[in-house]
Amino acid sequence: MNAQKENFLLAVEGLTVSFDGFKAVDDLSFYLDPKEIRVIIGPNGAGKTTVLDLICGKTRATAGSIRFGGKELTKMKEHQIVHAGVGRKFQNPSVFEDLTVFENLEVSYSQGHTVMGALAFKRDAAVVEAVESIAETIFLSDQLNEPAGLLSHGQKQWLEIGMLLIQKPDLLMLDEPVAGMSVAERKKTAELLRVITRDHTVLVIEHDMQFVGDIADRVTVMHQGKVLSEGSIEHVKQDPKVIEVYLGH
Ligand SMILES: Nc1ncnc2c1ncn2[C@@H]1O[C@H](COP(=O)(O)OP(=O)(O)OP(=O)(O)O)[C@@H](O)[C@H]1O
Repeated sequence: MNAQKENFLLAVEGLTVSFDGFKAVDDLSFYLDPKEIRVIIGPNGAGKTTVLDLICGKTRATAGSIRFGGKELTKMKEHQIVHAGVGRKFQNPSVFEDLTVFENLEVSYSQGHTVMGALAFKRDAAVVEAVESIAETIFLSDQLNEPAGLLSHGQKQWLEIGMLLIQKPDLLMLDEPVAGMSVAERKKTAELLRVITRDHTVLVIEHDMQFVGDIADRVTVMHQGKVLSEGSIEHVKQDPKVIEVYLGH
């Protein structure tokens, strides 16, 4: 194995999954650098969501490897992968509507930490500090005591990102984070992702090309389970193969 490849945060190599003989992901390889923000784009059915399902252990690979910080994820269970530092947000927000913003973040914090009774007081102070800091990052400082059910769709998306962030994952995976958001909310989400990548690597699936251009370091274009093109947004936008199967439609 190429020694240089050990510097990647995530190395996906030869990844394949067959559903009844249909290869949804087919010999796929890509590499993420630490603190990079990568966007996967591609037509419907290209296999984008399945890639995230494979990385987080929801779907088992038929072949190939996913190495993350020296660990082989294809052999691990979902909760072990979360514990190893991979956070995944699905397309629809799944916050606890009856709990306040504070409580939603608090619950997530406790999931990411070992509870030690003897340190209860210190832990409480640490929780409050972590919750307040994350709330500020996700633009929800003024809503801390509101039930999450009263938030706008966009604010719920941010809260769910915050619920992942508070568990301090090294890799954050987001499936269409700006779907259903207003233009103003999309701009703020781009801002949020730029702040997040100071400390985390982010892998995003997105269709909104304006948003992709605003956030991506590099773009991977998928088609029929394979990488069709990869590079800067300018590079992939001008690639005739990408125009033919995706952008030209
Ligand atoms: N569990 C499964 N069993 C059978 N087929 C599946 C399964 N999961 C995904 N597929 C198929 O694999 C293909 C890729 O699906 P996937 O959802 O990954 O595409 P996508 O690129 O995310 O598309 P979209 O942009 O529409 O979300 C599709 O044809 C889908 O029907």
